[in-house]
Amino acid sequence: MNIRIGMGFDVHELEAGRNFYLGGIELTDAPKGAVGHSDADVLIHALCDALLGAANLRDIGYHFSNTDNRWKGMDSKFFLKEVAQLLAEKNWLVGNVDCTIVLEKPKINPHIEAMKKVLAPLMNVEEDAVSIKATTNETLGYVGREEGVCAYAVALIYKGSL
Ligand SMILES: Nc1ccn([C@@H]2O[C@H](COP(=O)(O)O)[C@@H](O)[C@H]2O)c(=O)n1
Ligand SMILES: C[C@@]1(CO)OP(=O)(O)OP(=O)(O)OC[C@H]1O
Repeated sequence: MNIRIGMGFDVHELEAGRNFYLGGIELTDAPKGAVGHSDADVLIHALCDALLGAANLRDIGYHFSNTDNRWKGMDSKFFLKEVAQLLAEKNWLVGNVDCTIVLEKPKINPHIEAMKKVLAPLMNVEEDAVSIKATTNETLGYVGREEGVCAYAVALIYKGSL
């Protein structure tokens, strides 16, 4: 049996007057949105790095450079689908992923089911294999000051059967 794990982490700055894309959906109840070269979906970026790390395939910026105009404003769901394809080419299947978003506002709990519905098919897994959690940073640091959002992800991948 061939099983690997990987971890991912990403941070994006928050700015008023921007749309906030997170976990493959738009949060329309957010006071600020994330800034990046792409749509700045910090959860998907952390997930991509967890999956790539598990397969020892470098990281998201290695495959999709933030200086490449092709990815400017890109919907990050594209990156996750491509990452899943890179893994599939090496016969890796996704077992499960677990993520934590660190964000003061808005509350993420009401959005989690919608995120899982969007993300699971991009990784060719059931929704039950996608866990998403959230915590505030208790008003401390850049997240606490609502200057940024970050996300952590871990992924288990396997070849053959589990
Ligand atoms: N952006 C967030 C942050 C937190 N939650 C939920 O609230 C719970 C309490 O958060 P604390 O940071 O005070 O521990 C947390 O466990 C989440 O269930 C959220 O939905 N969205
Ligand atoms: C996604 C990419 C590429 O558009 O850019 P950003 O949206 O800036 O995101 P980040 O997580 O900083 O880096 C990864 C980049 O490859």
